[in-house]
Amino acid sequence: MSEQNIPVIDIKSLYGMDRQEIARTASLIGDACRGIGFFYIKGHGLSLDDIEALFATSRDFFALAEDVKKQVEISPSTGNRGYVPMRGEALDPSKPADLKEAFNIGLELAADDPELVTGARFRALNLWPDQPGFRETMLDYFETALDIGRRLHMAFATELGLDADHFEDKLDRPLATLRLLHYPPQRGVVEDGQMGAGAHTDYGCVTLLLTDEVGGLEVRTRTGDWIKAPYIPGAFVCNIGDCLMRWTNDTYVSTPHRVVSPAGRERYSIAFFLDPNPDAIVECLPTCSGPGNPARYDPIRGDDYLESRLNPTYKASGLA
Ligand SMILES: O=C(O)CCC(=O)C(=O)O
Ligand SMILES: [Fe+2]
Repeated sequence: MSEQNIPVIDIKSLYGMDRQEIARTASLIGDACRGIGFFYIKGHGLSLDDIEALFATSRDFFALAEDVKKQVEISPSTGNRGYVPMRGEALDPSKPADLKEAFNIGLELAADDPELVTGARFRALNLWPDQPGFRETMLDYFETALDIGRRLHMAFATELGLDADHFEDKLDRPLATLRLLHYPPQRGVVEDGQMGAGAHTDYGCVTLLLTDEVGGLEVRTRTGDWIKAPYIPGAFVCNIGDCLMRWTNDTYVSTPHRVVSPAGRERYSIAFFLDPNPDAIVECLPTCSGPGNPARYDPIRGDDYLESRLNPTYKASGLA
């Protein structure tokens, strides 16, 4: 398969029991993960109507007055949850801040959750704006996206020669983030090098992304060319993040990507970043090393890894 193309993979076999079909899908996914690090998925069960309802919820949220959104603003104590105002982060810290605003939720926790009570890192209550139906829509989608992410990990494990359920107990209380993104139309002076989202790799294991029809996502191939990742109605764009690249001893590739700010057009996207459980040990998988291919990285806990990656992103703003 050419590394220059982002394949479209139907994952419906991952919802069934046919081992041969599952292995076939897993192999297509594995090829993409070892090659360009990006793939589209369809056959995931989320309908176009479901997706449109999500985007409607997102548009309504970002249309709220700035002071209303700031009532749920992210801060160092909100566990990477809440509203990130315009220019609140720079995904490429060497460039001017990103022209976007965002809203994050994480795993929904009960007020008496032991990790919450003991102040574990990245554990906090989700913040909810005063918007009818918002909480239900977001939590519902969080569950759906997590389910898809776990099925993808079943495919990864199968393709890597591990037990299909290898990642299951490492993803049952994950450091996952569901993030609504809004890129406003560019107006006035845009600083040199400023993007909707600067070039970066994602930090977690896998990212599931829904975009609108505006376009703007670009992916850097191994040969250094930037190619467009076009909008495909109803499909997710998925990509491997740095944590899974490390876990697989660089067998799977986390590929740089960016969002070019749309000229004169508003853009919305919805990302689900799946990071492992905080106490999952990310260490070279047993099938990913061998003679001549030793483990390249020290073992690290999931939460330590995420922390090491999130800090520089927000540094400029002091938001989290
Ligand atoms: O908005 C997009 O299309 C992609 C955003 C992205 O890559 C990210 O937030 O990590
Ligand atoms: Fe990204």
